[in-house]
Amino acid sequence: MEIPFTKMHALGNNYVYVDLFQYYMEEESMSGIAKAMADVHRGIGSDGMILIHPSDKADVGMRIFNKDGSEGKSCGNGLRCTAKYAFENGIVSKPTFQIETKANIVQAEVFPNEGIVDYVTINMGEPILQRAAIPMLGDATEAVISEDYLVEDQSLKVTAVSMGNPHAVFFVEDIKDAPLYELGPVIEKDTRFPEGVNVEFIQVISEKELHFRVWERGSGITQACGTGACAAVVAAALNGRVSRQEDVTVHLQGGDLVINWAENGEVWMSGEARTVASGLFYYGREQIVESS
Ligand SMILES: N[C@@H](CCC[C@H](N)C(=O)O)C(=O)O
Repeated sequence: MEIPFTKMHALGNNYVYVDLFQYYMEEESMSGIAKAMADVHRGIGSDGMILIHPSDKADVGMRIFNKDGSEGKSCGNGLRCTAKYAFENGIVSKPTFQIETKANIVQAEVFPNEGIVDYVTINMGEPILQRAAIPMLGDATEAVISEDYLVEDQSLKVTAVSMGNPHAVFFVEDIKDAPLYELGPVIEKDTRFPEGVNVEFIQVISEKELHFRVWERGSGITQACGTGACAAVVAAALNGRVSRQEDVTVHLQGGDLVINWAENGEVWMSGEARTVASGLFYYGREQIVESS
C-alpha cells in the first residue's frame, strides 16, 4: 500500500500527516499504520500520525494517533501544523477557520508570508477541570488542584486539567530534576486515570514564564506538547503561580509557546509549525520478519 504523507513538526513534536481529502484510509488500518510510520528503524520515525480529513462541522478535521497506535482526542502542536497544511494546500482560503477534533471544534488563525505559514494561533477553548470529566477517579464534581498524590513512595501534589485530553501537572523546583523517565511511564498508566494521562513537570520562573517537560500518553518523552503547555498554564494559574489574562511563555524542550488563559475561560496558544518532508510510505513492505 502506498500512502502519500507529509512530515511536519512544531517545536520538535513531529507527526506524519496524511491528507484524507486525497487518500482513503480504512478505519481498522489507522492504528497499525500509525505505529508502522512512527517506527524510527523501519518506518519514517515520528511521535505518531495525524489525519487531516473533511468535516461536516468545521472547515477541516484532524485525528491524532500516538506512537503506540492509540488515538488521542486533541493535539495542540498537531492543530497548528494542520492549520498550516490546510491553508498552504488550499483546503481553506481564509486565514481564520475552524478545525474539528474528537474533543471539540477550535478556531485557528494563520499568519502567511508569501503563501507560507510558519506561525499559528489556536483558540483551544475552555479547559475541563471537573475530575470526572478529565477523567480521574474520586469525587466526581471536584476540581483536582494541588491534591496529595503518592507514587512510587514519593509524595507529590497533582493538578489535573483536560484540554480535550487528560493532563497531570506537577511543580518542580528545578526543571533539570524533573523525574520524567522515572515517574512519567508510571503516572501515565496509573489506574487513578482510567484513560491514562499525559504527564507534565513545570518550573515556574515568574508570573509570565514556565519551564516545561512532558511524558506523553502513548508516545513517551516528546520535545513539546501543545495541549500540555495549555494545561500547565491553567494549572499554574489555578495555583496562583502565573497571571491569568496575560501571555505566559512556556519553554519546552523544542522551543517556546505563548499561552494565554483569557478572562472568558478560553485558552489561546501561539507558536510555530514547520514542514519537513513529503513522500510515499510503503505500508506492508517495510516490515521485516525477525530472524530466529
Ligand atoms: N503532542 C500533543 C498531544 C498528543 C496526544 C496525547 N499524547 C494524548 O494521548 O492525549 C500536543 O501537542 O498536544
